[in-house]
Amino acid sequence: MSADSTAVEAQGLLAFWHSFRIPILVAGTALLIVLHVYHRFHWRLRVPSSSEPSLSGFKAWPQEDPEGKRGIGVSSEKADSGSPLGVRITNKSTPGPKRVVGKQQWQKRTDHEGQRRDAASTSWIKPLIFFTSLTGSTEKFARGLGEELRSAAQEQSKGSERGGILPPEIHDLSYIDFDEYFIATPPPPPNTRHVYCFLIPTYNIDTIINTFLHHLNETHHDFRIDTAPLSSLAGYSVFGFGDREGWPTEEEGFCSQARELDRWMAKLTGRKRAYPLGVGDVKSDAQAALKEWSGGLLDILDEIAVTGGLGEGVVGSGDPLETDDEADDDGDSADSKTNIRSRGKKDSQTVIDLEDIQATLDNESLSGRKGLAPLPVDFTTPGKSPVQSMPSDLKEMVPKTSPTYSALTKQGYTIVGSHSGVKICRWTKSALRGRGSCYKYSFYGIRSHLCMETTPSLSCSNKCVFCWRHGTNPVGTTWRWKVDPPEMIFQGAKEGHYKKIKMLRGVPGVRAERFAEAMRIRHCALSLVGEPIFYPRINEFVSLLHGEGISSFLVCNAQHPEQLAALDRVTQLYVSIDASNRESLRRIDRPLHRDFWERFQRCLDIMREKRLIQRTVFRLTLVKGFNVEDEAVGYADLVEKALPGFVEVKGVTYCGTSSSAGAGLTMQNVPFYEEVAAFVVALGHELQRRGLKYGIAAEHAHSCCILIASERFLVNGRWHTRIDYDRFFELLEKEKTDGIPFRPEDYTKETEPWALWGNGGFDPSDQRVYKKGRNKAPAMKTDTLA
Ligand SMILES: Cc1cc2nc3c(=O)[nH]c(=O)nc-3n(C[C@H](O)[C@H](O)[C@H](O)COP(=O)(O)O)c2cc1C
Ligand code: SF4
Repeated sequence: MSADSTAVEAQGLLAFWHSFRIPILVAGTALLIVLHVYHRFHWRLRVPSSSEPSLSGFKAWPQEDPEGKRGIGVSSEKADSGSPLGVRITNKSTPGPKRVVGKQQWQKRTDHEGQRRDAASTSWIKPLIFFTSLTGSTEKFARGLGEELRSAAQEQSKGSERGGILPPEIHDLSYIDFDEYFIATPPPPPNTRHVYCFLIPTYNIDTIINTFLHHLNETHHDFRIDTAPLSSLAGYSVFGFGDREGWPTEEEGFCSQARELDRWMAKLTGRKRAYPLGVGDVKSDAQAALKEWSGGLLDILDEIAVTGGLGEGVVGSGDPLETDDEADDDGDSADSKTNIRSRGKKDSQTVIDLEDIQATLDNESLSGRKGLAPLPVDFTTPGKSPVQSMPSDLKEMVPKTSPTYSALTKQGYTIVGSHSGVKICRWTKSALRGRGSCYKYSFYGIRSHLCMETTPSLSCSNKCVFCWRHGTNPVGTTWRWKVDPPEMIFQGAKEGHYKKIKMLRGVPGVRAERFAEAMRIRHCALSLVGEPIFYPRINEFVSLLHGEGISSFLVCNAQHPEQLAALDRVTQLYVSIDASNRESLRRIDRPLHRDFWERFQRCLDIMREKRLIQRTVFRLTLVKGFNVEDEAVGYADLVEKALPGFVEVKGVTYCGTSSSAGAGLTMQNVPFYEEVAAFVVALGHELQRRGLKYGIAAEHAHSCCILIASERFLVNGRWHTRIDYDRFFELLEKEKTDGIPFRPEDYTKETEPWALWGNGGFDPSDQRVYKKGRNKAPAMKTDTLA
């Protein structure tokens, strides 16, 4: 092709473009718009399948939630009872969020995982009817209720194999062992839960009902037992009989014991009141009222069988939202709160300890004592006689009219004078029944039914997270209250103790000979609550104990070095060692003293000096997550510093109070015995590594407690951790009269073989009572020291 012909073609094309360029441009633009629109529309319509990877990296929207847990799905007209929310979810696949339509149905309880699990698997309800009757009318009603429930059970068993009500059991409270039903619940048959039904008359005289209520009270307040040990029940309900002729109103005592029972059961079950308390006047409406109550109860039993729970938010459901006064009954409102409120603080919710208003009081005192607050007495200053320097118009620490007084008495304390307390310990009752003493029997030979637990000072300078005093005690760093004479405290404590022992005589299983022995106190544990050496006349008090041949175990919190140094000889002296370092101690003990760590260290120095004249003990309370992990080395440092005769290591007991919960303490913080044992072994190895002569001597697996002892108490290869009490008093007398001092090694006794490390620590002459369904295998030691 020539150059001329190419030029002609180009000219032709150019002429064509000039002639048709506008239609070409319009058509091209239109085509582009069509393509763009098509593209966008196509993507909108496209729904990726679940298996197809999406470009954006998100997974495709699920078509169906197999567990029905997510609130997604297409609406349907009919609710599906298989779904927890009563929601039916169809298979229709639709892009975008699904809508939920359906009505809320009876829900399975969701507040506790355990309960939800129970609900899923439980379909049978077994009612246990408890009654007591003196003149026979309540028994008649109880049998009638039994018949009613039995026929309901029969009726149901015709139609259903999936669950329902089982025939009831009837128990007369006068003939059963309370421990079997009211410390823990008896194990139910498979897929079954118990409901406790009570028919209870009221008597204003001493009957088995008093013993029963006292038992519930004790169980609830015992720091060794969960505060709600009956929470595995599906529910409970109480019906009371009374006589309106003699006791016309509630205030005048109509059905008062049924009311009290209802309150205790609410606490012990974690508020599982299945149906509200019913009451009937035996001379008028009892029959009709009972019929109405049993009808309602039957409905609820049905519902529990179907839904597995009591339902949420309904009256009497036992839901935590229920607004009765049971929480307050625990006395969680310390008097310090009341004091603050009465002092006109704006924020009534603020909890401020007495200590925190110390500055205010001090100022007022200095400026003419305007507020009439008592002068704080610094009895910590050595050389001063605190008693003499105290003003005479001081206030009482726990006046009878104070909320603290009623809170403590409700918890079972007998308040002695204005600042002391005494309480019967659970082990005392256990020993009276021949069911075993506390760990102090295994380690030191203290028989629990001969032991009085008391304190001459309900006040303390710490707010330990695991304290079981329910936040009811006054706290402070200085004594600024009226001081009761030691003779009066001693007398009052003994009277209170003996009175409580006497109340136990009707308890099933109490051994006559032990009951007689218990009427002579042989030991005193100055450890109840508060800080015994806070009491300015503690030495006189201890000397009164010794004067009557009562041995003294005194536990202090290592915060009052001067008082500790000034303390006369006791049979065994303890310091609580709740942590191995400053930060842990601050977190656990929540001390009020700013120089708590320095005070703590000084107390250890004093313990080191005292170890040569008396038995000294470190008491370690292990709280998982607070003071266990990696702290064995730290504890070994403390042992090395004070060289105590003994180190008692104990797992914390969860008391379930709001104060412990507020400190972040839960059941998860309670170590298993194996964990305590592993810690003890680690600590023992660390002590040996440092050349300190200690060994693991004894154990009381029953209460999760193990004893490390100095080899000063290892005689001819045998542990001598027990105390020869007769010898102690002999030596004490000699010391007093002739001035001959003695050493801890002078009053020891050989440890019983059953108490030695590895043997469990339960006295074979006592009767070991296992709760039904609990593991009977003795706890195994995990290791031994070489
Ligand atoms: C000595 C005595 C004291 C009583 N005290 C009260 C009372 O404080 N409050 C009350 O509501 N009923 C009281 N009652 C009435 C009984 O609770 C009532 O009669 C009941 O139904 C007795 O039941 P029982 O016979 O099955 O044991 C008392 C009855 C007696 C005999
Ligand atoms: S030593 Fe303590 S636990 Fe043991 S019986 Fe005495 S008060 Fe109770």
